[in-house]
Amino acid sequence: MGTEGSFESLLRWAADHGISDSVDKQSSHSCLGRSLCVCFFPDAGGRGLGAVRHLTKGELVLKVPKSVLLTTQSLSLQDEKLSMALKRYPSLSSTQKLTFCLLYEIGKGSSSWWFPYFKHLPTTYETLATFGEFEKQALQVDYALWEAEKAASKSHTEWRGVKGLMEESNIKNQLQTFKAWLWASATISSRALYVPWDEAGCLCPVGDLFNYAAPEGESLDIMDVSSFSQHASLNGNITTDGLHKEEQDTQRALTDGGFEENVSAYCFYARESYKRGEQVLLSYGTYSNLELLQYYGFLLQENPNDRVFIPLEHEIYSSSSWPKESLFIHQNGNPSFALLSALRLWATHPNKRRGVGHLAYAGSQLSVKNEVLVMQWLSKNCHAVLNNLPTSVEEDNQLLCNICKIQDLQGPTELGKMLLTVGGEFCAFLETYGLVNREETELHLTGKIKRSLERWKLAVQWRILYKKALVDCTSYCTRTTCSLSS
Ligand SMILES: C[S@@+](CC[C@H](N)C(=O)[O-])C[C@H]1O[C@@H](n2cnc3c(N)ncnc32)[C@H](O)[C@@H]1O
Repeated sequence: MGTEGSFESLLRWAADHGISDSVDKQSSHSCLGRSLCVCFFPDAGGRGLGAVRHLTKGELVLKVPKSVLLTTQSLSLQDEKLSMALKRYPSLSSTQKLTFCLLYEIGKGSSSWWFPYFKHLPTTYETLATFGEFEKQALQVDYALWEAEKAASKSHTEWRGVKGLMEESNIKNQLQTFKAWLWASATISSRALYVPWDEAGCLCPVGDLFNYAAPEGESLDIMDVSSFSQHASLNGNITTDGLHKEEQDTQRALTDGGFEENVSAYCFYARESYKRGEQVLLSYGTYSNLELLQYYGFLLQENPNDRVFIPLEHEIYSSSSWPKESLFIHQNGNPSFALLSALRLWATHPNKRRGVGHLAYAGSQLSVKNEVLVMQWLSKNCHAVLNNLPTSVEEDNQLLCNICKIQDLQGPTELGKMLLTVGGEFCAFLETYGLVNREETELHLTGKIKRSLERWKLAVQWRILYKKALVDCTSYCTRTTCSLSS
């Protein structure tokens, strides 16, 4: 069941340094085997951790001592030169520091204490910041494109801010490039865990092999904590600045692991009971699909916390006090609590809004006429958005199917045949990657093209889910209107 063979050196190193999946004393050849093992789950995150026996909900399944956590602090304590260099750049953000520290430490090669851990880090990522122009455009929806632009330009600005420090520290030229920076920031973004002493979090060997499951239970809707917080790290959208006490408690309840001062270790607990062989998952926090793409480079076909947005007129925002981020449509097509409430108020005459405000904010319908107006407006606008997008859900599904087929192709002959049959957006892709008018012998998918196909696929999957939510929202509106008129 496990794929531990290639991990042997990492798991031995981890055991030697006190990482353990058991409360009993562990044999020294592996830190796993009593509760967990490394496995491959093709449909849910690839490499991950599986249960080697029945695990009971709430049970401690992995413990990683503080001494093994890679943080800016732990690296600086080991390396006086690094510590002095960082002091000369006090204005860098904690994430810039940790990203730099990771590259600096990797530059030490096999003499780094963390070398056995580094060897198993992914070589590429699919986070939004890594999307090229073609893949960004494939998202089609303005605000998603905007997020992708922002992510890339933020990475660029952060990299420029660290250039001086990189040059002074004499790290290898190839580790000073933007490409290396993107890799390191995606490593931090997708793998760092929250620690209370550093906003950037920590890298946690073995603990970062848990794949993600969205927090179960009701989607928090109005109290959706992720819209109040910034991404800081895995296992909790942890920047809690500005959160009220209740919101912080809600956040904590969403997590199933954390750093524990009393044992000075990162402890992970089973979020539910697992049968032997099942994948043990961790909730990193509450994320929409666009956020999952942005920080982690994947999305969920079924995400109870997904939120899709449509353009709203200024008057809709101004007629209520709901924050913009709360006015969204759920993945199942239902408008959010706040969106319904805001639309009900907006559809009320301005002179009458004060009088019915308490009802609207409590989530009540204001009148049949008002509700019908709201449904008509919502349905009309979902249709308008869908009609303005360049392709339909059906076309996107066909495209996705073709991308998957191309990803599965074996040789240039098959690829040549396939390329003759596909059209539309594929032509643009082929042109972007210079695959047009090639001799068959030259037709092969390079690593770069394969990575682009993967990102393109994610963009198409994202826009399909976006469009499906709007289609379902129009059905919701029709159903509601019908039930009101009957
Ligand atoms: C903390 S790592 C988890 C271990 C990772 N699979 C590995 O091989 O190292 C987080 C990354 O795993 C992948 N991942 C985690 N959960 C996933 C899921 N439910 N579906 C798809 N990919 C997932 C994403 O690439 C994400 O950035």
